[in-house]
Parts: sequence; structure tokens; C-alpha cells
Amino acid sequence: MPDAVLDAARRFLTSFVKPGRILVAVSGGSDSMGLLFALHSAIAEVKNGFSLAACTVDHALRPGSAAEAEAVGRFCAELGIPHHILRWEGNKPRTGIQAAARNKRYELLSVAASALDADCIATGHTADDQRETIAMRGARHPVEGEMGEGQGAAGMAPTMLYARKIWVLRPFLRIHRAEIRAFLNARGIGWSDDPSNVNPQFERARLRADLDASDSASATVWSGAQRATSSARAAALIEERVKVYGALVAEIATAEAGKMDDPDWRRALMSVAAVLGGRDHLPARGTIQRLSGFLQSGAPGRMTAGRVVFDRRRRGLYLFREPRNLPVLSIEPGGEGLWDGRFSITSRGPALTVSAGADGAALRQRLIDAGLPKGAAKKVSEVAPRIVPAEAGTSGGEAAVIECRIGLYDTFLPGFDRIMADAIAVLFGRDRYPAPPVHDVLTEKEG
Ligand SMILES: Nc1ncnc2c1ncn2[C@@H]1O[C@H](COP(=O)(O)OP(=O)(O)OP(=O)(O)O)[C@@H](O)[C@H]1O
Repeated sequence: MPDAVLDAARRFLTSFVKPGRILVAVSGGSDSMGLLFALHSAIAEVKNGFSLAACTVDHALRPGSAAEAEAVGRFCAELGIPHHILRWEGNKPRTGIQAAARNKRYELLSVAASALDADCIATGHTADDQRETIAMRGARHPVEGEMGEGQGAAGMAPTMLYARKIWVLRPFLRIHRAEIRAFLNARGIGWSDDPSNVNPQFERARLRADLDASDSASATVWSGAQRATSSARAAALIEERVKVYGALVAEIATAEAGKMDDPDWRRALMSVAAVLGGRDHLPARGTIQRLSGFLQSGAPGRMTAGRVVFDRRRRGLYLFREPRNLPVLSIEPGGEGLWDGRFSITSRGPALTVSAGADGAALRQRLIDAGLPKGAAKKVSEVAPRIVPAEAGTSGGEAAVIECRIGLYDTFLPGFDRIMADAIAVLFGRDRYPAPPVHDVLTEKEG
């Protein structure tokens, strides 16, 4: 009988650009135990340079969690796979515990991946998880196709870049949990069931119960490929229509800016605005609708949305951070900090103070020389970071390394948005995001 689980593991190995080291994130549940065993078996068949390591995050939230992590360790030892337990130490938040646990889990796993020299992290997300994710996102964002990893009807991407560093791959996204359990049962391999999966306190668990009770085949629409196509188009529109000066202000020809009926352009423009506003997410739907009305009207004027001024002049539309609630940030000697959600600033030595209002006249002149209208250049210089080192005689530029932050993508970048994210990175003077170690839907597009 063909084995879908083993076949998915085999296909996954052949999707790599070159063989590498895979860190499997094993919770001890059936999905990730199945993933680990299937990959172990598939690698034993091909014997061509792949290796495995495994990590279990002990969130230390339930009494049995340490023992479960140790059980995974014993299973790995039997297979000869190095296994590490990563424990979540320190204070835990009282609310939003599942989201906090998830963030911590990825953080711990990415540190382990670099220590273990892994090329990627593999997780056991299944078609059942995908169905739940789509239903959850659909409930939160009834309008399709606007957003990043956290939103949109495309569901979870099979590849996701974490923290600009390490790719998280989900080889079982089309495999059902029941198939994985059958695969494990047939081999006499046990697993542990996480009681929080059925705890109605958590949204995902409630939803799982509802989905189990309904005929939800229609909910499992997989639109990753469409999403990739839309991202590629949005990227092309960004390259064609948007100019950004000094990661501070975007300029768009007025006629182009008004094309808000085009969903790809809408997403492109809103994404650029999110970066300029130092936001991790796009504006809410109602705000986007109001903005669309304003942009389509074509008359000179100004509107503020998502901390960004949309300043329409005869020469064009200018987008920049609104001059309100700009923070003051102190950075320790040699330390780093995020200012206004927009700029990561690392001290080259001295303590720093970062506030708004860059060395006014000089920056203003540079923006004017670059082609910005005088009025816009003045406003933009007022919201630019001003870095003042504690040591006299050093300039802010010499004392610090400054980099623009792209909150939409810098923590979680779904693989199908990579072309779009790269276009934005280039626009804001940054390097492209690292490519995944596997051939994915975008690699095919690029080829
Ligand atoms: N404690 C853990 N230690 C290691 N890996 C884990 C742990 N919990 C989850 N994972 C990994 O994440 C996969 C998905 O798990 P689960 O569905 O419980 O998490 P989730 O919170 O819904 O996922 P995510 O939020 O990451 O999309 C698992 O198959 C496993 O690979």
C-alpha cells in the first residue's frame, strides 16, 4: 500500500536545493513524531548527505511537560538522532499565553538551529492545522487576500522565514493527522496528546471542535499559488511606481496612486505605508476604504492613516510618518534598540539618545536635491531619527548603525510573499531576504 506519510517525507527531501541538516521541532505529539520518524526513514533510504537533529521546547506550562520532552529524547536516542530540550525560563504572561508560547518557541528553535548548524527547521503542521488556520483567519478577516503571515485566506505557507534568519518548513501541510497516526500505529510508535489542544479556553481548540462537528471540506481551499502570483504582481507594481528616499518618504505619481480598485496595488501601497509608519500590520479594512476614497478623488489634500500622512500634491503623492507621538529612546553603550518601530539602531560604542528631527537643514536639503518638494522635505526631516551620542565630538552617523525595519516581514515571512518582501526591502535600502533551502513556488516563478 502506498504510504502518503513516507512519500511526503521523500518528496520533501527531493525539494532541497542541496542536502542539508534538518532540525525537526518535535513536541511529542503525533504530527511531529510522525514527521521525525518519516524523515529518518526517508533519509535512511537515500543516504545522500541529509542529517537530522531534534528539539523539544518545554514551555513549562503544564506539570507533565518535562517528562514528555524527556520521552521524545529517549525516542530520538533509539534512532540515533541528537535531541535537545529547550526550556522556556522566566516569567510567563497571564494573557495571550498561546501566542507568547509560539513566539518563544520560534525564538528558542532558531537559536538552537544556529547552534546546531541546521539549514532549516521542519515542523509537523498538517492539513488539519491548515484547515483550522484558514477558518480562524477567515473569522478575523472576512476579506480575502490583504495580509501577511497572520492574515489572509491563503493559510499557512509551506515555507516561512523566521527573523530573517532561518526557514521553517512544513512538509506535512497536505497530510491529514489520521494518516500520520495510522503510520505511527502501524510501527508501534506512541505519542503524547497535549491537553491544551482540547481546552475550550483556547480559540484553536474551540474551533477544532466546531470543525470536527461540521463538514468542512470547502474550508480547505489552498490558495498559496494565487497568493504567490499576487505577491509577484504587487512587487512589480512597487518597482514600477514607488520611489523611497532615505527609508523616510515614498513618492508615487498621483494617477497611479488612485488605482485602489486593484487589490495587488492596494496591498502594495498599504505595505509601503506600514513600513513608513513603523507598523507590523496593514491598516484595518475600514481605514483602507477611507483611504481609497481619498486617493481616488485625485484632488490635492492630506489624510492620515496608520501613523502615516498621505500628502497629495500636484507633483505626486507623498507618504511619511505623521509628526505625532514620536518617542525618545536611550541606547546603552554598545547596545541596540528599535526606534519608533521604524529603525533598528545599534551603537558602535557610546550610549545614544534617539529622538525625532534629524539634523534638520542638511537632511532637508538632501531630500530637496533628490527631487522632493520643499514643503514635504521639511515635514519628512522632522520625523527622521536624530541620534545623539553621549560622547562629545562623535557624530550620530559614526556612533551608530541604523537599519530600517520591515515589521510586516522581519519576524514571520511567508514563502509566498518573498518576492513582495524583497521588493520592499530593496526600496528601503536593505538586502533581500535569504532564499529558502528548498525549491518553492517562488523559486519556480523566478526560474
Ligand atoms: N513544544 C514544542 N516543541 C517543539 N516543537 C513544537 C512544540 N510545539 C509545537 N511544535 C511544532 O509545531 C508544530 C505545530 O504544533 P501546534 O499545532 O501545536 O502549534 P501551533 O501553535 O498551532 O503552531 P504555530 O502557531 O507554530 O503555527 C508541531 O508539529 C511541531 O513541529
